[in-house]
Amino acid sequence: RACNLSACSSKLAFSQVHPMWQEPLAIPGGDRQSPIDIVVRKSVFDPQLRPLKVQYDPRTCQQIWNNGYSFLVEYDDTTDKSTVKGGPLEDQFRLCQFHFHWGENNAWGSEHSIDRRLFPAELHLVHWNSDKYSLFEEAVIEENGLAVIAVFLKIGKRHEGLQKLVDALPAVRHKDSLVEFTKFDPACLLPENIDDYWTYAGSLTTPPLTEAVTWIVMKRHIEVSHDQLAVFRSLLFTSAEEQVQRSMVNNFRVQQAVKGRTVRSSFT
Ligand SMILES: NS(=O)(=O)/N=C1/NCCS1
Ligand SMILES: [Zn+2]
Repeated sequence: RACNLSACSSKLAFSQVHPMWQEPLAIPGGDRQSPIDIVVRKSVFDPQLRPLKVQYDPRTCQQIWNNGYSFLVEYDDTTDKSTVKGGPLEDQFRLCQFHFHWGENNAWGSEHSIDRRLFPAELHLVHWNSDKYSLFEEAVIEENGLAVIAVFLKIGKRHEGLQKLVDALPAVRHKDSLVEFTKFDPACLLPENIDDYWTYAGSLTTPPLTEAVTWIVMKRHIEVSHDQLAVFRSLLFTSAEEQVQRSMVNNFRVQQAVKGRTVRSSFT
């Protein structure tokens, strides 16, 4: 079993133009929505933030599938084999999947931005609080239920670790396609230094948009090649049966109001 979007993805119509889907105008009482622009000079250094402790076991990697928003690499989250703790987190969180958001070109694509700087893509490693809950679907509605690590992608040298994933993408070109995908260590997608990050209380950026996420946004980016990102853009939002095929690009949510929230930094 691995967490997946189908449990909570609602049938939202895609609009033809940005943003990628016709989202509800505002989440009722939404005062901690994501993504946001991180204004560095307004972030507050918190010396009590500890280093993140990430422990991933590649043997928990199970499959990759196209859910019509992004492609998800799903992990077996029935045990505490792949976890994150420390940093801003009070509890231990279990990895259930990772996915990306990207643009139609290299000028934009990330969901968060740093002083308005957008990146061509953004990785999300999704974890749920296994100290307090027993399923992702339970944790997803709790204010301390989820922790998502975000890593920006920049165009540069080829990312050797990513290539195994890139090579599997043609097999999940269409919405609802799925293939077995094993022995992938997501730690290879983290920057060398994971001690420098921003953290804030936010929400999921795709349905169910619940305000359950402790965001951990890495200061350091990783590099992928232009050709690797081009394969992301070869994916489709649409299923094989649909008449009109639409490229999976610009699958990011519009940025949301900060509404008085404080973004803390683990570094000065
Ligand atoms: N992009 S995101 O990670 O904030 N959104 C999600 N929705 C359901 C699982 S992860
Ligand atoms: Zn995401």
